[in-house]
Amino acid sequence: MKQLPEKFLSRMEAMLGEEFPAFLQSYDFPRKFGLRVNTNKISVEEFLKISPFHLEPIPWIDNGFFYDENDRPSRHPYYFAGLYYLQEPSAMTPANRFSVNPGEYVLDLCAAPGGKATELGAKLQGNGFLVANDISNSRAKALLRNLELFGIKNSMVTNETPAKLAKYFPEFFDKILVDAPCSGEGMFRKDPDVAKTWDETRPEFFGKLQREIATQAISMLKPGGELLYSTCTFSPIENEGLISFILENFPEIELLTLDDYEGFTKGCPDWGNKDTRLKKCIRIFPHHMEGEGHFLALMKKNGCSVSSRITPTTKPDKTSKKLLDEFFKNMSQPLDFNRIDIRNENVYYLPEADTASLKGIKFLRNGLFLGELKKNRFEPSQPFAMSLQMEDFHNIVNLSSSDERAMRYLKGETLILSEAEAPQKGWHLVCTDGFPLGWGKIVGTTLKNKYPAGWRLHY
Ligand SMILES: C[S@@+](CC[C@H](N)C(=O)[O-])C[C@H]1O[C@@H](n2cnc3c(N)ncnc32)[C@H](O)[C@@H]1O
Repeated sequence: MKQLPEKFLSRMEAMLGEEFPAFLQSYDFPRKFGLRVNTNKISVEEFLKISPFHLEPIPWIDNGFFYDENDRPSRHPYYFAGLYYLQEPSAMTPANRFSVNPGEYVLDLCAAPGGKATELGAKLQGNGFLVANDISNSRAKALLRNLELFGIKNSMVTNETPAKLAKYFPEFFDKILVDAPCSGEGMFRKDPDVAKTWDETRPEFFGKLQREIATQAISMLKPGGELLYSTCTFSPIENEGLISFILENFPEIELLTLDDYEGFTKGCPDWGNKDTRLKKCIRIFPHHMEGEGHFLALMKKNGCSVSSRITPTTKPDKTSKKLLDEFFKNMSQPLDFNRIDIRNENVYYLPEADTASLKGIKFLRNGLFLGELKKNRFEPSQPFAMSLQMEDFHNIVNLSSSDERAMRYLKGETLILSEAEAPQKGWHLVCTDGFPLGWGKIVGTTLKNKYPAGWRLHY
């Protein structure tokens, strides 16, 4: 059995009573690996037709599958086409159970590295606005990369404290996910190092932090909006205790019922302030289902909804417009020039939301980075390629995922094409089995590789 902190075990024994032996035994079972299909790019049915992996449905997640670790899906071209995210199965639950609809304004307040933000973004299907925030700059960079890989274009990645964000977004969002920093007790099996750094003061420390974060989140939620709070820990103070704090201090907040699954366990009122409404929370225990420990609570802010909608942004000048037109004539869908924003030669496609008043906020990205204006030309970006469907661009090089050139492209190599594959010169969208991987430029029958250095494979 894995080495687990004694004080953690004695508290769990007191919490679980006769279930404790089964809970302990679950640490002898291997962890499960999960793959979640990016429905922003492909339907589950279509993905299953082309998937080369051994997959088994995760029964409580409609687009989630257990995979066999030996299949190594992180090394397949489809991973680089952003067709899926690899995520521990329980960790898929909060974004899965959160009803997010196209057109809504959504905040993921503690979002890095993006396991849940990628799913929330996929649910928006290109309509609405996702703000994905993390307080850590290095983690926010990983978050940006994952959202780019997923092709989420209507998003903003910020690197702020919740208090600062709250100043900019009062009662702004329809949906807010707080996947809170926590003592991580649910991750001891998946990641034994978390157990090594745990001590009994951690739940108290995180409980205080979570109360601050939740308070700011509630202030950013529109009346009528919904808040989903989740952790990957078992400690009462960070779960039912935190929800008790919210119910006691924010009378406008109501607890809602989450879509059930037979393996879920109801929240326990005795682990909070004894309010029976706490039964609406969900606990995931590893001895009841094939996933690590988690906690979820869905809440609604009562009151009337106010609108906070769109205003136009700055427009490109004549020269830039000409260069952009030159490139975008190869797109099947015209761009909305009202949403183009140019900063220091960098061209962005802004989300359909009023972000004009956000001066002073620290963000890594606002909207989709389309590319750079160079002297006499426009160079498209990698995130732009990832946001496209193959049909969106006229000039295509489509390589089979079993063609060794697909992996060579991902390593940054120049490729030689047949004449039939290279009827046109210039910018081409390089795809694998119809899914964009990045850009290349054809000269004769040579494909110059434009896959960015920082994205390339090194094995
Ligand atoms: C549980 S992790 C989030 C995981 C992420 N939602 C996912 O699914 O990939 C919690 C995150 O909260 C961030 N964090 C820590 N303190 C914070 C604070 N005071 N405000 C906002 N975020 C914070 C951490 O940097 C960390 O990335």
